[in-house]
Amino acid sequence: MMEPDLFDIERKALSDARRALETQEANGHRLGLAALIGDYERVIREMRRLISHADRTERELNRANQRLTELTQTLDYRSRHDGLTGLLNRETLIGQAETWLTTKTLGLIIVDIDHFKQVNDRYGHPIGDRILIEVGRALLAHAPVYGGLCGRLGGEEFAVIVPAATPIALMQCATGAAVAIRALRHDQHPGLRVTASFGVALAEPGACFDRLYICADDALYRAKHTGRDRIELVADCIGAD
Ligand SMILES: Nc1nc2c(ncn2[C@@H]2O[C@H](COP(=O)(O)OP(=O)(O)OP(=O)(O)O)[C@@H](O)[C@H]2O)c(=O)[nH]1
Repeated sequence: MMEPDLFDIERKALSDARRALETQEANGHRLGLAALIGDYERVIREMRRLISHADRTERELNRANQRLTELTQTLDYRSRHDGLTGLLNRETLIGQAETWLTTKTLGLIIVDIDHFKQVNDRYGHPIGDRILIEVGRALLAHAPVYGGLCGRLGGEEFAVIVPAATPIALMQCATGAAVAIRALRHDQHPGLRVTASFGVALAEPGACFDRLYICADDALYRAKHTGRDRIELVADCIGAD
């Protein structure tokens, strides 16, 4: 036997009520029962209104939920990336470097654009920003080839981290990026030339990341002070403490 649906029950209840009304009409009680039927119909109308309101609310909640998920993803992306270049930001890159270094040999390349202040002063900040984006792209074109990640440490300073790296692979990666940076050109400023200096160092699994960073930074300092547009490699691999 089929289950009666909601409307069958309503219809039966109303026809019962109407029959009772006719019986009561004969007995002079019409008004009381008619009011009851009216109430019943109002309750049904209200139920329908509430159901459609609940459907609308559910759809709105689903939309709000979807928007919240998108916002969370956007916030998560922004918290991990540099707003200008789209590369990983300093915290994310260093966090990943520290994680890798617990179990793997890690190569670190610090890249600093040469005389970047002059680029800003001569060509303006928006062109400086353009150069930062293009240097980021040049690094991004090379780091993944060696299984590395790149990020912007801040200002005109970038870094590439390469797990399980060898000195040869690190030097190849840095050389490829240096060539790409040297080749950058700007249509409106044909005289604009960009170079960068590189400090490269390698550490054994379990070594302290801060020591690796200091060594690569020292190498960068030497590259800057021996003429710029150069790559300086720290010869010894930094050992675990
Ligand atoms: N356009 C632009 N400039 C920036 C940004 N962040 C930092 N800078 C500029 O980068 C320049 C860095 O200058 P310095 O630290 O003197 O270094 P440099 O001129 O590159 O000189 P060397 O590193 O010694 O070769 C400063 O002029 C900063 O204003 C940025 O997001 N956009």
